[in-house]
Amino acid sequence: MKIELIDSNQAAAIDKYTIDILKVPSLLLMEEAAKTAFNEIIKDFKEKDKFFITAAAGNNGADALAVARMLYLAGYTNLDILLLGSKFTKQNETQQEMLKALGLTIYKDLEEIKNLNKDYDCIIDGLFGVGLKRDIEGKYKELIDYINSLSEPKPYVIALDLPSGLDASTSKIYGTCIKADKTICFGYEKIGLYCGKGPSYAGEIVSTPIGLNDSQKLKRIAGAKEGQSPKDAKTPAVDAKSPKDAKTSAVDAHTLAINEFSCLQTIGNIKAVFGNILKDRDSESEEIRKTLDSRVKAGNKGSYGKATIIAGSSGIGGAVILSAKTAARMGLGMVKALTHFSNREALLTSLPECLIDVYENECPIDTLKAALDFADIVVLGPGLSMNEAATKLCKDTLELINKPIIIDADALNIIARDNLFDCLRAAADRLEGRIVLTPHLKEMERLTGIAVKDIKADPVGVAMEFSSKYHVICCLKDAKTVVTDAKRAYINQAGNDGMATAGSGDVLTGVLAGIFSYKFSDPLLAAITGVNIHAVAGDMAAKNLSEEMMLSGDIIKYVDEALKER
Ligand SMILES: NC(=O)C1=CN([C@@H]2O[C@H](COP(=O)(O)OP(=O)(O)OC[C@H]3O[C@@H](n4cnc5c(N)ncnc54)[C@H](OP(=O)(O)O)[C@@H]3O)[C@@H](O)[C@H]2O)[C@@H](O)CC1
Ligand SMILES: Nc1ncnc2c1ncn2[C@@H]1O[C@H](COP(=O)(O)OP(=O)(O)O)[C@@H](O)[C@H]1O
Ligand SMILES: [K+]
Repeated sequence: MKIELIDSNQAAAIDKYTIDILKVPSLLLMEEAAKTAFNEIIKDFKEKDKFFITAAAGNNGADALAVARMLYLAGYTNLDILLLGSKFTKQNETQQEMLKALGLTIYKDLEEIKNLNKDYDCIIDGLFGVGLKRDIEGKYKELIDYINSLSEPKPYVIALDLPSGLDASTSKIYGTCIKADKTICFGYEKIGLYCGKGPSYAGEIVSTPIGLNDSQKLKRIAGAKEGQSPKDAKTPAVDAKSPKDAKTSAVDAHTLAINEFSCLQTIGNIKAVFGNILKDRDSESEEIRKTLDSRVKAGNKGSYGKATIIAGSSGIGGAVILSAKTAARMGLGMVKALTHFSNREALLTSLPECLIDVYENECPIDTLKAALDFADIVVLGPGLSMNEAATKLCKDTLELINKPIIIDADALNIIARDNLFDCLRAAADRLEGRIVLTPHLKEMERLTGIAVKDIKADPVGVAMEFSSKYHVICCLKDAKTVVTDAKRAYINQAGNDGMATAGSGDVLTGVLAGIFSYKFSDPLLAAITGVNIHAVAGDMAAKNLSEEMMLSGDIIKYVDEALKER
């Protein structure tokens, strides 16, 4: 399954569009959001359960107050409400008035809640949603840290829209963040929930449709159809009291429609990918299946693609074996390894089917040229080391390469250390997008100069910027790997901790080599398919062997099964 993700600007623009153009009153939208949250909450709790509801001054807080009212009216009367802040939104003030009219107390100080000395069954987090833009300090931080510290009995924590402290667009943590057991997300789901540290704060994510959360419908209503220019966006009808007002309102509405247009155009460009992408029923997965199914039946070993794996060094022998073995298991007709001579024996023993070219001190250019000519797809980097021979091999390959290439590990480190970015960019331009870089976070730090913690705070943004700068497909590897060609991004959700074991990345290069041997018209789809299949195979290995026991080599045993699940 794939879901479309949005950032905080898009969330605000969609709300604005719904309220200003489609004339849905804000309170009505909020009532809808609160009602869906309420319905989700009462599934797990009884009327006698004790609730602690937190709210701040914005509309996320207003949502929480509305949920409090609904719970109270439904008989969940054992609830305490804490409202922090002073510059309340109009909707927030209206929600407060409704609660006061019901005779409910609204506490303003955490100490008052502590003095009640209750063990809460459920805490509702309505402090901040998509409006959070700066570090959380003072009483807000104190409250969040207090909630996170509660244990024995630990209350169940439900965040409304986002766990407070998490940035909707990037997954940055603003100093502190609610550790939720469940997040009830309104309308479109937000990018930050699915990458970086987001998943570990969000807990289970439940999406509740409110207003317009179908991008096709939204684009249709906004007149923003695919391929249309913003100028063509339909100007919605506007109310006007005088001809002058009419003109101003029409201009405002049209400007708004155009602004929203650019926002709506980008919806769906960032997607979270769950489970096995091959099983989805959408047009992208149809295309992936069609491409994989196009493998001819009566071919010979030349028909099924040839890969050259440039990997391994005198000290590191396993990487080339793992990459080559995986490529062979992915159905490639022939796999050749170009490696240091010390790896020859081991490689032949574990993969007798492999063709092998070796070098001793330095790889002669003719040997490299022949290995590149042989291949339809090339892998460069696993276990290559960063010595002189590896550096020359890396530079020469970047200069010569004229077919799809997967660049990983030490090749990335050499590019970063020796500033080979011009060479990379030139290769990328020659290959028209069929160049894939697979850095993990540390390698990305070396490539970009951005510290790992900052990459982790915005993995999609960092990967997209890198991809745009060098015209490459970037697979930024982490627990939730981001795959992007700068215009679109996928965040892979499959995979498990058992894959955090030496060699898993080498296996990924072999999977990608296998996938790129098929004739994908869209290289980004090929890359996300490879990343996803690798993770699904990892999940199968973990299921059969346990996360602790599995080795990266075990993932190889399941790539074929993962591929066949379609
Ligand atoms: N529009 C609608 O009708 C609908 C909106 N919906 C809901 O609204 C949410 C968005 O609401 P929002 O835009 O009001 O922003 P929100 O997340 O409440 O945060 C802003 C508030 O927090 C404050 N604040 C921020 N940072 C802070 C900090 N570090 N430390 C302290 N304070 C800080 C900030 O204060 P200020 O910066 O103004 O001083 C302001 O008061 C959205 O996630 C969804 O839940 C749904 O009900 C659907 C209908
Ligand atoms: N916790 C995790 N959940 C899902 N996938 C993971 C997790 N940890 C690692 N992986 C995956 O395992 C692979 C590790 O690659 P890498 O760090 O290059 O390992 P190595 O260099 O040892 O081969 C990546 O594809 C990454 O996405
Ligand atoms: K929240």
